[in-house]
Amino acid sequence: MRPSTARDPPQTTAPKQNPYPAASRVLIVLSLVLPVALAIISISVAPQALPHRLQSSIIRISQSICTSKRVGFICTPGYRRVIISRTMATTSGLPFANERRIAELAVQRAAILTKAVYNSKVKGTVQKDDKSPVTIADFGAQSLVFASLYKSFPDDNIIGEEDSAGLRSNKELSELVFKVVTEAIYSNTTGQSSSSSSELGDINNEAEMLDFIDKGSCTDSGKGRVWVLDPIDGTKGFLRGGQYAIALGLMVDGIVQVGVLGCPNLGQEGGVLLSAVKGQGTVVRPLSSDFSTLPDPSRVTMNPITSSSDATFCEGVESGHSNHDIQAKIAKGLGITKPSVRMDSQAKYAALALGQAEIYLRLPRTMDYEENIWDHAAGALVVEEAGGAVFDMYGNKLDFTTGRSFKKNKGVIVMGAGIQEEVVRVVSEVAVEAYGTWKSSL
Ligand SMILES: Nc1ncnc2c1ncn2[C@@H]1O[C@H](COP(=O)(O)O)[C@@H](O)[C@H]1OP(=O)(O)O
Repeated sequence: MRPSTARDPPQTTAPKQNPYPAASRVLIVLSLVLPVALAIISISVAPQALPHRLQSSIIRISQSICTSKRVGFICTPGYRRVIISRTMATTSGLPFANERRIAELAVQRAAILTKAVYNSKVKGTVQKDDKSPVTIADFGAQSLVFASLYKSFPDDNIIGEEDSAGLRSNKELSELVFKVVTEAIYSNTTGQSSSSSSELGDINNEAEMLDFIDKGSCTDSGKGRVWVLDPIDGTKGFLRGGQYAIALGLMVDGIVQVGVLGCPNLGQEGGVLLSAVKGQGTVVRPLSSDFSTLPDPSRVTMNPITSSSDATFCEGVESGHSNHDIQAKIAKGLGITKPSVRMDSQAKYAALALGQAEIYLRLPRTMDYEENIWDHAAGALVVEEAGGAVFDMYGNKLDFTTGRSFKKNKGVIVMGAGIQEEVVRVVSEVAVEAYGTWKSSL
């Protein structure tokens, strides 16, 4: 062995062995960096390739950052709006984004028509076979919405409340409907006459209008893509000067995926337009009187109450449409002391989503009445996506697969998530006591 010299390096202890070999270290770094890099690339390049839930979360997070009192103060309101609409635009590849937009525009154009008739003396009211009223606005709105759906989604099926039989046997009424339809297609707040038809579909003559009205005769609600429309929900409210709604939903295999409610007499001057997509939340915007633009949206969530006794409860105005006595008994059982808010149409669903009430009760007058699916499809999704829950009076989920009306449900109850258990329990107890148990024959 060579003796050590002054030039030899000093003796040190042996260097510590790194517990991770080089290959493992590369793997660890990659496993930390890669997901982040991939997420950034996917969000900016191909958001539509992200899983549905992740896309929704991105929208939710960015919206809540922008609207949060703690963080949102760093942006001006204008900049916040830009961030929200950019996130929405970046994620416009979200499922049903196009369906939602076309449905919103179609309902908005129909609302322009219904508002014109609402403000006019001539409403062309006639009675249907079931003795309920229908007006030129019901027919006109249905034809406009169906023209829009046909233009963008020609292969989809449609269920609509009205048909054209009453118009085909009444030429004068039919001409009146075509007049308001034409005015709505050419209405424009900018003062210039321009047609809304390029994207939303045109109606060139009366015969075409009647054919569009009849496109809503589908009877099978459980298979494939089916749109569901109530062109004026709450026609009695519309005629009385109360609330009414244009309600449009899209179901896929019997599950409501898109819901849009136009409520011209709710909230602000000119009304509000609410829309929801399953798993993506509910938003509200003003109803524009310009058919081509959708004003900026804001997210809505129901009031987070945890005790039913704090709830404001709402019900229909018409005592023939739901049992006010039994509903009052339920409210008492829940400890509610405030009087009910009475309101026509699916505007009640909208009011709950907007935090104006927390419970909506609709118990039948007689057990033979079957609720029509167009009276609930859009509203139910709007409430569920705002954080609420919808059941029948026995606590069952609504089943939209049974054709044009509910065959497996009786009555409808709507509430916030925090009071769901209590409301379902009290309503079911009262329902069994008042109506007995009920089993669908299906
Ligand atoms: N006997 C009834 N029970 C429950 N709802 C009814 C009854 N008759 C009509 N309706 C529906 O009530 C809806 C209005 O609800 P509200 O009273 O909450 O404003 C109308 O669209 C109408 O449905 P439709 O016109 O589809 O037959």
